This record gives sequence, C-alpha cells and structure tokens, in this order.
Amino acid sequence: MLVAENVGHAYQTATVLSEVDVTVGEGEKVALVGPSGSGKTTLLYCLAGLIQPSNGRISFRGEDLGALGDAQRSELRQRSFGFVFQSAELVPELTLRENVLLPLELQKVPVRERTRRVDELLEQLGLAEQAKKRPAKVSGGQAQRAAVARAVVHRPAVVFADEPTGALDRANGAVVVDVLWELAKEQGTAVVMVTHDRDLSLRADRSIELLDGKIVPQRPESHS
Ligand SMILES: Nc1ncnc2c1ncn2[C@@H]1O[C@H](COP(=O)(O)OP(=O)(O)OP(=O)(O)O)[C@@H](O)[C@H]1O
Repeated sequence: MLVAENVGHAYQTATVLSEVDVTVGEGEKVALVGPSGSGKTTLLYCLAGLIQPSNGRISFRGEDLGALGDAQRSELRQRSFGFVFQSAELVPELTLRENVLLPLELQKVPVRERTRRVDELLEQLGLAEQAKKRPAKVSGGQAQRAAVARAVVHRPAVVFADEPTGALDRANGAVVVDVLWELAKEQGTAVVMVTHDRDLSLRADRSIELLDGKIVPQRPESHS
C-alpha cells in the first residue's frame, strides 16, 4: 500500500538516508527503530509526504507522492493519513472535542455523522468528561489520547506516529499505544511508529531497524 523505493535524503550536504526500500501493507503495524540520529524521523516524514526525499520514490496505493502538487499531496495527507507526535500538538484554543472534530470538518463530513463519531470515540477513550476542556487543562496522557483520537477519527489508511509515548510515563504511554493499536485494528488502519521503546517495537507486526540512514538487514529469526 505504501512503498518506498531506493529512497535517499540529504539535509544541505549531510546525507541522512540512503537506498531505503520499505513496503507497508494495509493494516500492518510497523515499528521504525534505531539509534538517535539514524534517520527514523526523516524516513517517517518521507513516507508521510511531509518532506520530499532527495532520491527515490514513495508511492501510496500506486500514486507517486513526488508527482503530486503541494495542494494534492496535502489533500491526500488529510484524507488518508493521521499523525501522532511526541507531544500531543493539539490546537490550544480548542477543546479536546473540537480538536478531534477538525479532520472531519476539513473533509466536510455531515455534522450529525461528525458528532456521532467524535462522541463515540471520546467515550471509548475514556475522555467524555474531559471533552469540553482545553488541552492545557488535562493531563499529558489525556491530551495524547485525544491526539490519537484526532489521528484516527477520519479512518485514515495509515497513522504515522513519532515517539508517541516519548513525553509520557510508562503507564500512560502503554495506555496511549493500546488505544492506538486497538483503534487501528478495528478500522484496518496501518501504523508506522518511530519508537525507542523495545516493548512497543515487539508488539508491532514487524520492526525496521535503521543505522546511519540505511536499513539493517533482518536476521531470519526476527521475521514475524
Ligand atoms: N531539518 C534538518 N536539517 C538538517 N539536519 C537535520 C534536520 N533534521 C534532522 N537532521 C539530521 O539528520 C539526521 C537524522 O535525523 P532524524 O531526526 O531523522 O533521526 P532519528 O533517528 O529520528 O533521531 P532521534 O531518535 O534522535 O529522533 C541527524 O543527524 C539529524 O541531526
């Protein structure tokens, strides 16, 4: 569904990714692992169409992301992708509920359907009581759960998550990933997650390890 072929990327003169080939299937959960600076976030951003790789090609359901104009790429991201970053990055002026409504408003989902989906999701994530609060008035774990709700509410094909538990303690981090994976499974959404947490990577269907911008070949026994 999502395919990177021979992808390379350089910031100014520093090459940080080279010869990367990745395929992510529909509904697959993939962890991107590797030491700090190995290029995980850069690869995630390339796969998500947030940065254009210097070399190679990324395609989503057969469509070459590099061949799209900025407006088309951004429309594709809004429709088909969801994002969770390390800190929730919710809009501070909006309530949790309004934040979760945003992707559906952008896609002009009918109001009644929007309301039903958002309220159901907030209830499922245990956020019904916090729904009318702004992000600054809830805990980090609650804000991150709202960020997960915002990432999946429009039923994207892929959720890209960059260290989604990095700012949380272990217990809250585990809850956030549980809800992300449960919702992704329900909806058949693929997840590509950058993580330093070995427990999390072991729960993915597959791990892709980067070292100095290249994929480390997997040992046969680590295939799942
Ligand atoms: N915008 C940028 N401009 C220049 N260099 C960058 C930029 N973003 C990242 N880099 C460099 O590219 C390399 C790879 O960074 P990247 O963030 O992709 O790695 P990472 O594996 O995600 O690291 P971490 O685990 O520390 O987040 C690093 O050497 C980093 O300093």
